Amino acid sequence: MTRDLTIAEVRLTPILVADPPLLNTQGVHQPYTPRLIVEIVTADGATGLGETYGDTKYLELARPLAERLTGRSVTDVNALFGIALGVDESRVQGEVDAGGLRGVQTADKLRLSVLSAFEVACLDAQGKALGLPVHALLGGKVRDAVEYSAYLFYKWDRHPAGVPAEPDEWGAALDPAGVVEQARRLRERHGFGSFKLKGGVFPPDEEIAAVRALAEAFPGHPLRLDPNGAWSVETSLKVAKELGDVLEYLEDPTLGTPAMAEVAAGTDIPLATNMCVTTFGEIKEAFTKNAVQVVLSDHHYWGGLRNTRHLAAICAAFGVGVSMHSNTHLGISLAAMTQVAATVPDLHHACDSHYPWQSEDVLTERLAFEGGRIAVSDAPGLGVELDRGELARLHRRWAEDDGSLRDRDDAAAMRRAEPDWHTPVTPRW
Ligand SMILES: O=C([O-])[C@@H](O)[C@@H](O)[C@H](O)[C@@H](O)C(=O)[O-]
Ligand SMILES: [Mg+2]
Repeated sequence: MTRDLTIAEVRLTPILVADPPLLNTQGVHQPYTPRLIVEIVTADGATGLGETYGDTKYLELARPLAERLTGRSVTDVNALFGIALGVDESRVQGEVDAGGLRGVQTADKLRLSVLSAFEVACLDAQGKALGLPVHALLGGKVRDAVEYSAYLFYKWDRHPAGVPAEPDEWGAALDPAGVVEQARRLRERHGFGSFKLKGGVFPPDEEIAAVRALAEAFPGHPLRLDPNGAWSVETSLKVAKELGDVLEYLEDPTLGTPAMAEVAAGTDIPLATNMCVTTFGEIKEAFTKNAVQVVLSDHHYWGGLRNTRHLAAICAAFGVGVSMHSNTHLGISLAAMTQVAATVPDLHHACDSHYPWQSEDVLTERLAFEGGRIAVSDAPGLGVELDRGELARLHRRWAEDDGSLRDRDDAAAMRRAEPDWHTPVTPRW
């Protein structure tokens, strides 16, 4: 039967998702974080799902793109790059994400982050219409399961007093013992074999002690530390020296390609990044200066699953490793990450995922880690189904918000506990 793959309708649903009080160098996660769910419906009823950042700037770009897509085919994925509008560059010039630590904001990165959700939704709809998994549309899987690492965070046991929030079951983790306990529970529950600690929160010596404690508790397991560029070159080199025997890689110890290159020249520990190489334009300088040894792709801001494969091919040509970055996300994005990761031959590091921290989802069935891995679905499309009741509930939360949570801002969230808090100037240490 010939299918009519014309896009008849595009639905955009902004939602607010519960998030625990996870700490990073900018502040703390808000109790609820914005995400955008994209649904594309074809003329004969195939539906495709996509997910991306849900802050106002993203919504403003998503709405006109949704209108422009209607009437085109879901196979017309290349055209997305031509029809997606951008924001005025002056609105984002030099700005740093207030909650995201994804490198410098640019108009193009915003545009690609929005477009990626539509690309994923088109691929999901195509897959459903053709009876093929998304990985088959990308050339086929080269593995049956994708490995993820445990993403450890320093955290409070609850959000600040007076801030409405969902309770969380994880308790506080503010010292080496707390970090090890959190790692143990994540491993018990999901089987993770490698551990990444989000750093840049406490002075480096405390974070070195936490990584040492992890190395002792989990001998031989790959460990990573990521202070999101909070350290100077000198501090980065000191930490690299102290942890040289236990780290798989050090992630974004310092900000900017020139500083990363200086650190890379002074240590044998590979440097990974999701901050200094976040666009195709940043690759040349970073690779020719040997500033990074592993690029952590994020299909949202790289512009989708096919661009992630282009990035992986460039990395392979330069002998640079590739793996995956994660920010707060739900199951649609995890399914998309897993589908594309399944097709990348040179994926030698476990990917990051915030998913274990999300107690809410918009899927009828949560994705499950087994032995730290997500099985690659062979069902049509992404292999996930939308829970309309949950989508409506999380959208109601967004609609009823007075606007204060609709744009993620970790420094503002921190001010609820420490009124004088400002995003620290970098290098912080
Ligand atoms: O959500 C966080 O606190 C993370 O720090 C996130 O914002 C980063 O983008 C990310 O996880 C990273 O690896 O840098
Ligand atoms: Mg990072």
